Amino acid sequence: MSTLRLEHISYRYGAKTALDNVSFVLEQGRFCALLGLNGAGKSTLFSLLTRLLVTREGTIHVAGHDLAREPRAALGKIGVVFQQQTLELDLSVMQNLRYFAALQGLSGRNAQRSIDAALDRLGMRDRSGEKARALNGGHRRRMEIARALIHDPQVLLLDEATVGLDTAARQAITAHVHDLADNGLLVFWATHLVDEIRATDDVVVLHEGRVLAHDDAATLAGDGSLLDAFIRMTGPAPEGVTA
Ligand SMILES: Nc1ncnc2c1ncn2[C@@H]1O[C@H](COP(=O)(O)OP(=O)(O)OP(=O)(O)O)[C@@H](O)[C@H]1O
Repeated sequence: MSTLRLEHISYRYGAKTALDNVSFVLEQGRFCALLGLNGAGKSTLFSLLTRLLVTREGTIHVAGHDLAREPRAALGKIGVVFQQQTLELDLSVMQNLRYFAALQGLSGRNAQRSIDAALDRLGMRDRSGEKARALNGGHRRRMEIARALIHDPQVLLLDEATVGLDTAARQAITAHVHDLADNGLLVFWATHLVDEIRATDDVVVLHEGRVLAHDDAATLAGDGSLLDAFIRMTGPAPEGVTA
């Protein structure tokens, strides 16, 4: 069964069309990159998936639930890591996670089990007593990913999750998230950085609100690199886009 199905999604900010008839289907256990330059429509798409924005044009199904008709059921299947950091810096890792678990309606032993499992998946259990403020950028991000997994979602959305991290932290986060996909999660990863994508990953290329391509990275790259293929589709690479 498809985990995420978008059919004919369009969205406008006044006269500006941000998404134009976007359709694709993603399956569980996959790492899918939403690859697009600044302004491609990635954040708008994530806002629609999390119902921060609503559109009447098109439908979104999450694990079989129609997001417009069954929002609670559909959103319950999604974990989100936003571009901007959203931690309580003066709380410990564990306090942050317990607070979020409570917001999700989890408490007591169930909550603790879910929190411990999420921390283990991100290799963060031994840091759980530390204040979020004491963690470096990469560990804060890992903690946000652990938090997004507490309610056991089927889809993990990450919007430019490595922005501001150094190379080592970027590689560590990218590897962790690929592991999560290998273990059965659908990871949907918005990025403009081609080097975060592996040959076997799915790639949806979004440009000026339209899907230009959807295939695995190796097929899109063909005989060349994914960056070359991306540039051919979207025009010259701006600063910061690397192979
Ligand atoms: N509130 C808004 N009002 C008007 N236009 C907007 C608004 N938000 C986004 N846009 C426009 O919609 C288009 C898509 O923007 P969006 O932020 O979704 O792209 P993005 O791929 O996430 O880019 P970035 O990485 O820069 O956030 C852009 O042309 C942007 O200028």
